[in-house]
Amino acid sequence: MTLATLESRGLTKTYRSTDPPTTVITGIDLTVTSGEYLVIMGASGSGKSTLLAVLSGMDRPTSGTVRHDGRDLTALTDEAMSRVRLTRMGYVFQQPYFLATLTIRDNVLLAALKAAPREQAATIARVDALLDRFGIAAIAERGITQVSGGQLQRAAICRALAAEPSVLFADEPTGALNSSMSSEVLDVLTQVHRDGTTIVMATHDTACAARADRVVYLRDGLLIDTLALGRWSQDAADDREVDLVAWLRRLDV
Ligand SMILES: Nc1ncnc2c1ncn2[C@@H]1O[C@H](COP(=O)(O)OP(=O)(O)OP(=O)(O)O)[C@@H](O)[C@H]1O
Repeated sequence: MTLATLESRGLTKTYRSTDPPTTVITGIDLTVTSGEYLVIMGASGSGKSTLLAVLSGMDRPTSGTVRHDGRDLTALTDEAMSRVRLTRMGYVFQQPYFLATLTIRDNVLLAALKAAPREQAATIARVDALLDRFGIAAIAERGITQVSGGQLQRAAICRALAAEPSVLFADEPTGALNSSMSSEVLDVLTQVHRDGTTIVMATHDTACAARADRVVYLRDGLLIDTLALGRWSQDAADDREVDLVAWLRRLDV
């Protein structure tokens, strides 16, 4: 049996701060299975970031439910939700939002130690292993202005993984990178996925989306279609991207 890590039913988000209120996502039913790599695509403003925020517990839906490992996130108190975010979810954004006064390593450690304050030695060992695995151990004692954008984003992925989350959420993780740094970061995410982490990512980038097991398309807040790509292999990279672009064309994107 394949385990559902995330399951949303009837997920709707309306921002009431606008006049009239803006309904951004409508009735989203989505199941993400354990170990899956899911990408959400859609035009700018279609609701990708909003969907990611609501699925990951960063924001609450106006209606509908999100279950994470069987637990209804929408029923949790704010405090319980923060704990789930800190210990069970990892986040990678377009910009890494690191503290300028700390080294790369200390930035990564900070979040991990907050998640598991009583397991200091194990956390430090895990963070050092992650920095090593993703090729940034040698620059880990540098400040954040002394490394490349690709290295910084790899550090952000280490930070997101340091508490061993069950799901890694990524919102345009390569959006601020040139193409060689972007493929560096995509290679890291592919390794993370192979290690067994579930990934849910929003992106415009077809090279990025071609790495996923499955791509869903959001139009005006509605999930309108799904493309199953299966497991990534470098040999099939070009064919996968061709299939993806053909699918997007059929959707009239
Ligand atoms: N806090 C908010 N209050 C009101 N409207 C909002 C708020 N946040 C987002 N929106 C609106 O919701 C819609 C969807 O935004 P969202 O950022 O989810 O889209 P997106 O698909 O991620 O866009 P992009 O690809 O440009 O990042 C947009 O029209 C946006 O203006």
